[in-house]
Amino acid sequence: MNWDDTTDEAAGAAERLVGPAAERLVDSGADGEDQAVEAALRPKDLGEFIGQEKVREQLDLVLRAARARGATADHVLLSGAPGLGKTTLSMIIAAEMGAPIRITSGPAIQHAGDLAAILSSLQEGEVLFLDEIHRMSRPAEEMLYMAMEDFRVDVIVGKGPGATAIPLELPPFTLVGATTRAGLLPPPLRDRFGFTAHMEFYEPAELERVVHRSAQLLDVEIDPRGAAEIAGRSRGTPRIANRLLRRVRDYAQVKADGHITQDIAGAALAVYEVDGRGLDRLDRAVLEALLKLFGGGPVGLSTLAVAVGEERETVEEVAEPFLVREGLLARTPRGRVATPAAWAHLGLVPPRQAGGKGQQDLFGT
Ligand SMILES: Nc1ncnc2c1ncn2[C@@H]1O[C@H](COP(=O)(O)OP(=O)(O)OP(=O)(O)O)[C@@H](O)[C@H]1O
Repeated sequence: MNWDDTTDEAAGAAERLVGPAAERLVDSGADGEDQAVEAALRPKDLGEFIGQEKVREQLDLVLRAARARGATADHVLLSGAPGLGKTTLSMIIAAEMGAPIRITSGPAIQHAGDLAAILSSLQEGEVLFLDEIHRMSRPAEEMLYMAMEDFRVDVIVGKGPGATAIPLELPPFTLVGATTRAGLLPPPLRDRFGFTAHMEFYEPAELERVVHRSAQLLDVEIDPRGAAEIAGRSRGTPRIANRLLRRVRDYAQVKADGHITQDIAGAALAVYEVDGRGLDRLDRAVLEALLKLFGGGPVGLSTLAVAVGEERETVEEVAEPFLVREGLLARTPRGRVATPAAWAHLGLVPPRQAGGKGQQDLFGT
């Protein structure tokens, strides 16, 4: 049975969301506290950067070869979810090239003139980090094509028939573009990057190393099981691992002697309602509604959102991507459906399917 006929498409990025989603401990975007602490926790060179082996190996070759030629490195496009280390890598690229870095973002460049001002003030070899490059305005994007390829821009002076294009030579520079959605980049822009890397979510063992490294920098004592406990709840994302570590550190200081063990980490994260698999209150509310109110689905997105008292966009863009990635929820043409793993995770038993098309058909169980 279909509970409503809402069809849906995961559209729009979580970064646009305000309200509860932005305040979650397991949100992968950076909050004010993160920004302050992240500077201290960022790896400074490729050797310190944990995980992403292929990306590191390839980038190392690109940078070494450019250095050996005495040339500016090729333009680099980094794609991947928030908090996986794109900004960190761009800073490493600049450091490895011994070059300064300028940081800006797509939404900050609304007019071609904004971009022309930045480009014309770059020094030779400088790295320009353009975050959320998919959100740049169209005229700026077109100016960027020429700047990337020919190190030149045409500055338009005047309006209408009297307008003239004045060519402006630029020093060679390296553009590092970052995007959460490589598929949204127009092919002419994508094609102008000499090196493109997709950043994957991190394995638990890699996140353990992130936690140990950050704990050392923050002067926090942690044992291996404590680090594993935090890593396992960090949703494959170093930023979340670092944030959970800080909250567990608080708990360890207040409730114990400051040393983080597995029990302390588990108890601290229970206080913050982050469960053993990294699901928080919102994720579990969505799953619980799906299982307990709708028998595991299929149920339409709007109905599910009303049931948990959240906006449709919050459920779709904030909770669902992780639930889908974890194999707990499936988006089917007939609506949202819980997987057998979802029943197991919440310790519930799926109802017997009474003939017809039920979950057994959808999952072959
Ligand atoms: N490979 C890594 N090794 C160690 N720490 C890392 C790694 N990647 C990311 N981090 C840590 O995670 C934090 C977030 O990384 P960063 O800001 O580079 O992510 P991002 O992908 O640029 O996120 P956004 O898309 O939101 O800008 C940084 O403080 C950094 O310390």
